[in-house]
Amino acid sequence: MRTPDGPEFLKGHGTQNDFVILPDPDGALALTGERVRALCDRRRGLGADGVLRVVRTGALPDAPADVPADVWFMDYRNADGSIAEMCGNGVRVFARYLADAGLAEAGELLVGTRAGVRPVRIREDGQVAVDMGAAKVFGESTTSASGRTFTGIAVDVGNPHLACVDDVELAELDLTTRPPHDPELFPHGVNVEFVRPREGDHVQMRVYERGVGETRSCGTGTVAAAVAALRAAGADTGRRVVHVPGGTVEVEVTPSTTTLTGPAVLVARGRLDAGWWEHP
Ligand SMILES: N[C@@H](CCC[C@H](N)C(=O)O)C(=O)O
Repeated sequence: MRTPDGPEFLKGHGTQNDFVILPDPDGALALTGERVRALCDRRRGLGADGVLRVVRTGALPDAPADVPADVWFMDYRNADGSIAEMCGNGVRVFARYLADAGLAEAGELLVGTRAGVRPVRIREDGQVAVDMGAAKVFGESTTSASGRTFTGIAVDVGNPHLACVDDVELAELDLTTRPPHDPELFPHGVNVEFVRPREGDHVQMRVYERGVGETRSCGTGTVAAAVAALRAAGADTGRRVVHVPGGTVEVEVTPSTTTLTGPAVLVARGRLDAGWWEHP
């Protein structure tokens, strides 16, 4: 017997990097890998690149010690069920949900993540700006796609990235399979960005995400891409407008931090079927 009174959900996206949002203030949901994979499956579930569970930090037994208990925590999962430290598009969508649900004042708010607390500002024009913290460059490495080798820099944006700046025609890259990486430099896997400089401060990017595959955008990836593009132009700081298949975001890099600004959209809300949730 199927009943529609399972957990509440919402669907949202940031530059078409899409998420299932699960409001779970008291941490009561058993969010297993199997349930995440089923939710994200585009045929047997709702379909998404990842899941954002909305939980009070104090209700999460393994919450990072540096996130205050009363801050809303973005418990992020990739579509394959794995946990990731941070999600730049997700954190904007998460903030949009908090404001929309009346759980936080629109304007300035804080979001807890496994990479630490992220200050977020919901602007009057609807764009959402996130202080993503300092992006740390920790090496250089190579990958390959479509039979070509690419060199890039390793960037820690809370989660790991390999950002490769190259003049390649991005539309011609085959990203249906995972680009290889150096497991010594990236022991927990990596998100790989292919970045092509365009006119002025514009760059174009495609990404293969750890735990997902190619997505239409990756917020942390755009920060890594901006850092790599600035370096390729001989600068450590500055601004880059990053065009991804799903839209456009803006990244500002200063000596002490990085800011990611872009859209955040809530698309739908409803309830999961209780029987499906039990046996997805
Ligand atoms: N799409 C996200 C990044 C999600 C996590 C990533 N796949 C990882 O495993 O590190 C973003 O917008 O940053």
